[in-house]
Amino acid sequence: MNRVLYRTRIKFCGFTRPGDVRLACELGVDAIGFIFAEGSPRRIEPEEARAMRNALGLFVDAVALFRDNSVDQVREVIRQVRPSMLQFHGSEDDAFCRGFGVPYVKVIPMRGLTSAPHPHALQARYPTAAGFLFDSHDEGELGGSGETFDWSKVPLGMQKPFLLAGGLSADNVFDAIVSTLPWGVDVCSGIEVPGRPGIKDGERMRKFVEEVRRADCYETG
Ligand SMILES: O=C(O)c1ccccc1NCC(=O)[C@H](O)[C@H](O)COP(=O)(O)O
Repeated sequence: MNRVLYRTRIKFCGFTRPGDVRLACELGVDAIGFIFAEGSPRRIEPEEARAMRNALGLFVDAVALFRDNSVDQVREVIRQVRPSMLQFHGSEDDAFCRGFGVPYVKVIPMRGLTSAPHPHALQARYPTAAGFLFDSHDEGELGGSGETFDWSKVPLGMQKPFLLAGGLSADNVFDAIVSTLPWGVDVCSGIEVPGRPGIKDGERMRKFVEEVRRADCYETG
Protein backbone atom coordinates (compact mmCIF):
# COMPACT_ATOMS: atom_id res chain seq x y z
CA MET A 1 0.00 0.00 0.00
CA ASN A 2 1.32 3.41 -0.95
CA ARG A 3 1.16 5.64 2.13
CA VAL A 4 2.43 8.86 0.55
CA LEU A 5 0.04 11.72 1.47
CA TYR A 6 -1.43 9.74 4.38
CA ARG A 7 -1.50 11.60 7.70
CA THR A 8 -1.54 9.60 10.94
CA ARG A 9 -3.40 11.55 13.60
CA ILE A 10 -1.51 12.25 16.82
CA LYS A 11 -2.99 12.41 20.30
CA PHE A 12 -0.78 13.40 23.23
CA CYS A 13 -2.22 12.48 26.59
CA GLY A 14 -1.94 13.23 30.31
CA PHE A 15 -1.18 16.97 30.39
CA THR A 16 -0.88 18.90 33.63
CA ARG A 17 0.80 22.16 32.49
CA PRO A 18 -0.52 24.80 30.04
CA GLY A 19 2.98 25.43 28.65
CA ASP A 20 3.26 21.78 27.58
CA VAL A 21 -0.15 22.04 25.90
CA ARG A 22 0.93 25.11 23.94
CA LEU A 23 4.12 23.44 22.74
CA ALA A 24 2.26 20.28 21.69
CA CYS A 25 -0.14 22.41 19.64
CA GLU A 26 2.74 24.22 17.97
CA LEU A 27 4.21 20.84 17.05
CA GLY A 28 1.01 20.07 15.17
CA VAL A 29 -0.73 17.42 17.24
CA ASP A 30 -4.41 16.75 16.55
CA ALA A 31 -5.67 16.12 20.07
CA ILE A 32 -4.71 16.66 23.70
CA GLY A 33 -5.92 14.31 26.44
CA PHE A 34 -6.83 15.28 30.01
CA ILE A 35 -7.09 12.48 32.57
CA PHE A 36 -9.87 12.34 35.17
CA ALA A 37 -9.46 8.64 36.11
CA GLU A 38 -9.26 7.99 39.85
CA GLY A 39 -5.83 6.71 40.88
CA SER A 40 -3.94 8.15 37.92
CA PRO A 41 -0.79 10.13 38.77
CA ARG A 42 -1.81 12.43 35.88
CA ARG A 43 -5.31 13.06 37.16
CA ILE A 44 -6.33 16.72 37.15
CA GLU A 45 -9.35 18.67 38.33
CA PRO A 46 -11.89 20.03 35.83
CA GLU A 47 -10.80 23.60 36.68
CA GLU A 48 -7.19 22.81 35.74
CA ALA A 49 -8.29 21.15 32.51
CA ARG A 50 -10.45 24.15 31.66
CA ALA A 51 -7.40 26.44 31.92
CA MET A 52 -5.42 24.14 29.64
CA ARG A 53 -8.33 23.81 27.24
CA ASN A 54 -8.18 27.55 26.85
CA ALA A 55 -4.49 27.20 25.91
CA LEU A 56 -5.32 24.88 22.99
CA GLY A 57 -4.38 25.97 19.49
CA LEU A 58 -6.94 26.39 16.75
CA PHE A 59 -8.23 23.06 15.33
CA VAL A 60 -6.80 20.97 18.19
CA ASP A 61 -9.31 18.72 19.98
CA ALA A 62 -9.63 18.31 23.74
CA VAL A 63 -10.25 14.70 24.84
CA ALA A 64 -11.43 13.83 28.36
CA LEU A 65 -10.36 10.44 29.76
CA PHE A 66 -12.36 8.46 32.29
CA ARG A 67 -12.17 5.07 33.93
CA ASP A 68 -15.42 4.06 35.61
CA ASN A 69 -16.07 7.63 36.79
CA SER A 70 -19.56 8.52 37.98
CA VAL A 71 -22.13 10.16 35.73
CA ASP A 72 -21.84 13.34 37.81
CA GLN A 73 -18.07 13.47 37.41
CA VAL A 74 -18.30 13.07 33.63
CA ARG A 75 -21.02 15.72 33.43
CA GLU A 76 -18.99 18.18 35.47
CA VAL A 77 -15.95 17.72 33.20
CA ILE A 78 -18.11 18.25 30.11
CA ARG A 79 -19.63 21.38 31.66
CA GLN A 80 -16.28 22.93 32.51
CA VAL A 81 -13.92 21.64 29.84
CA ARG A 82 -16.20 21.23 26.77
CA PRO A 83 -14.21 18.31 25.34
CA SER A 84 -14.89 17.38 21.73
CA MET A 85 -14.36 13.70 22.54
CA LEU A 86 -14.66 11.39 25.56
CA GLN A 87 -12.39 8.37 26.07
CA PHE A 88 -13.49 5.52 28.34
CA HIS A 89 -10.90 3.15 29.83
CA GLY A 90 -13.06 1.10 32.19
CA SER A 91 -16.00 -1.29 32.09
CA GLU A 92 -18.42 1.36 30.76
CA ASP A 93 -20.98 0.00 28.27
CA ASP A 94 -22.27 1.69 25.13
CA ALA A 95 -25.35 3.08 26.87
CA PHE A 96 -23.20 4.81 29.50
CA CYS A 97 -20.67 6.14 26.99
CA ARG A 98 -23.23 7.57 24.57
CA GLY A 99 -25.39 9.04 27.33
CA PHE A 100 -23.49 12.32 27.49
CA GLY A 101 -24.17 13.40 23.92
CA VAL A 102 -20.45 13.81 23.16
CA PRO A 103 -18.68 11.48 20.67
CA TYR A 104 -16.64 8.82 22.41
CA VAL A 105 -13.72 6.47 21.89
CA LYS A 106 -13.74 3.12 23.71
CA VAL A 107 -10.43 1.76 24.94
CA ILE A 108 -9.82 -1.94 24.39
CA PRO A 109 -7.32 -3.47 26.84
CA MET A 110 -4.97 -5.72 24.87
CA ARG A 111 -2.76 -7.22 27.56
CA GLY A 112 -3.05 -11.01 27.79
CA LEU A 113 -5.24 -11.51 24.73
CA THR A 114 -4.45 -14.73 22.93
CA SER A 115 -6.02 -13.57 19.69
CA ALA A 116 -7.11 -10.31 18.07
CA PRO A 117 -10.55 -9.00 19.10
CA HIS A 118 -13.06 -9.43 16.29
CA PRO A 119 -14.01 -6.14 14.55
CA HIS A 120 -17.68 -7.19 14.34
CA ALA A 121 -17.75 -8.05 18.06
CA LEU A 122 -16.32 -4.63 18.95
CA GLN A 123 -18.83 -2.92 16.69
CA ALA A 124 -21.71 -4.93 18.21
CA ARG A 125 -20.62 -4.14 21.77
CA TYR A 126 -20.02 -0.41 21.18
CA PRO A 127 -22.24 0.44 18.18
CA THR A 128 -22.16 4.20 18.76
CA ALA A 129 -18.42 4.55 19.42
CA ALA A 130 -16.71 7.04 17.11
CA GLY A 131 -13.63 4.84 17.22
CA PHE A 132 -11.52 2.51 19.32
CA LEU A 133 -8.18 2.77 21.07
CA PHE A 134 -6.05 -0.33 21.57
CA ASP A 135 -3.96 0.05 24.70
CA SER A 136 -1.51 -2.23 26.46
CA HIS A 137 -3.09 -2.48 29.89
CA ASP A 138 -5.08 -5.41 31.21
CA GLU A 139 -8.83 -5.33 31.90
CA GLY A 140 -9.31 -3.39 35.14
CA GLU A 141 -5.86 -1.76 35.16
CA LEU A 142 -4.93 1.91 34.72
CA GLY A 143 -3.53 3.10 31.38
CA GLY A 144 -0.35 5.08 30.87
CA SER A 145 1.95 2.20 31.79
CA GLY A 146 4.54 2.90 29.09
CA GLU A 147 4.41 -0.75 28.02
CA THR A 148 3.78 -2.04 24.53
CA PHE A 149 1.59 -5.00 23.56
CA ASP A 150 1.82 -7.51 20.73
CA TRP A 151 0.86 -5.41 17.69
CA SER A 152 -0.03 -8.54 15.72
CA LYS A 153 -3.18 -8.66 17.92
CA VAL A 154 -4.50 -5.43 16.37
CA PRO A 155 -7.55 -6.60 14.39
CA LEU A 156 -7.60 -6.29 10.63
CA GLY A 157 -10.66 -4.86 8.89
CA MET A 158 -11.83 -2.46 11.59
CA GLN A 159 -15.03 -0.69 10.56
CA LYS A 160 -14.26 2.41 12.61
CA PRO A 161 -11.04 4.42 13.00
CA PHE A 162 -8.69 3.14 15.68
CA LEU A 163 -5.80 4.59 17.65
CA LEU A 164 -2.77 2.59 18.69
CA ALA A 165 -1.39 3.26 22.19
CA GLY A 166 0.77 1.67 24.82
CA GLY A 167 4.48 2.25 25.25
CA LEU A 168 4.90 4.34 22.12
CA SER A 169 7.83 6.75 21.86
CA ALA A 170 10.02 8.29 19.18
CA ASP A 171 12.01 5.04 19.25
CA ASN A 172 9.19 2.73 18.12
CA VAL A 173 6.32 4.79 16.69
CA PHE A 174 7.64 4.48 13.12
CA ASP A 175 7.54 0.66 13.33
CA ALA A 176 4.19 0.76 15.13
CA ILE A 177 2.58 2.77 12.33
CA VAL A 178 4.08 0.76 9.50
CA SER A 179 3.01 -2.50 11.23
CA THR A 180 -0.58 -1.60 12.10
CA LEU A 181 -1.61 1.35 9.87
CA PRO A 182 -3.69 3.05 12.57
CA TRP A 183 -5.89 6.10 12.07
CA GLY A 184 -3.90 7.68 14.87
CA VAL A 185 -1.39 7.11 17.65
CA ASP A 186 -1.73 8.01 21.31
CA VAL A 187 1.16 8.52 23.71
CA CYS A 188 1.47 9.48 27.34
CA SER A 189 4.64 8.41 29.17
CA GLY A 190 6.84 8.23 26.04
CA ILE A 191 6.80 12.04 25.78
CA GLU A 192 7.41 12.69 29.49
CA VAL A 193 10.44 13.49 31.58
CA PRO A 194 11.35 10.00 32.87
CA GLY A 195 9.86 9.29 36.29
CA ARG A 196 7.69 12.44 36.27
CA PRO A 197 4.14 11.53 35.20
CA GLY A 198 2.32 14.51 33.68
CA ILE A 199 5.49 16.53 33.00
CA LYS A 200 6.04 16.55 29.25
CA ASP A 201 9.46 16.80 27.62
CA GLY A 202 9.62 19.20 24.67
CA GLU A 203 12.34 17.33 22.80
CA ARG A 204 10.59 13.96 23.21
CA MET A 205 7.35 15.48 21.91
CA ARG A 206 9.15 16.99 18.92
CA LYS A 207 10.94 13.74 18.02
CA PHE A 208 7.70 11.77 18.33
CA VAL A 209 5.93 14.03 15.83
CA GLU A 210 8.92 13.85 13.49
CA GLU A 211 8.87 10.05 13.54
CA VAL A 212 5.13 9.93 12.83
CA ARG A 213 5.65 12.19 9.82
CA ARG A 214 8.53 9.98 8.66
CA ALA A 215 6.23 6.94 8.81
CA ASP A 216 3.59 8.84 6.85
CA CYS A 217 6.07 9.31 4.01
CA TYR A 218 7.18 5.67 4.02
CA GLU A 219 6.03 3.49 1.14
CA THR A 220 5.28 -0.02 2.36
CA GLY A 221 5.14 -1.31 -1.23
O1 LIG B 1 -2.01 7.68 32.12
C1 LIG B 1 -2.69 7.38 33.10
O2 LIG B 1 -2.29 7.60 34.25
C2 LIG B 1 -4.03 6.75 32.91
C3 LIG B 1 -4.74 6.29 34.01
C4 LIG B 1 -5.98 5.72 33.84
C5 LIG B 1 -6.55 5.60 32.60
C6 LIG B 1 -5.85 6.06 31.50
C7 LIG B 1 -4.60 6.62 31.65
N1 LIG B 1 -3.87 7.03 30.57
C8 LIG B 1 -4.43 6.97 29.29
C9 LIG B 1 -3.45 7.07 28.25
O3 LIG B 1 -2.85 8.08 28.14
C10 LIG B 1 -3.16 5.92 27.36
O4 LIG B 1 -3.35 4.79 28.10
C11 LIG B 1 -1.81 6.11 26.76
O5 LIG B 1 -1.90 6.63 25.51
C12 LIG B 1 -0.89 4.99 26.76
O6 LIG B 1 -0.02 5.30 27.75
P1 LIG B 1 1.55 5.15 27.56
O7 LIG B 1 1.82 3.70 27.48
O8 LIG B 1 2.11 5.76 28.79
O9 LIG B 1 1.94 5.91 26.34
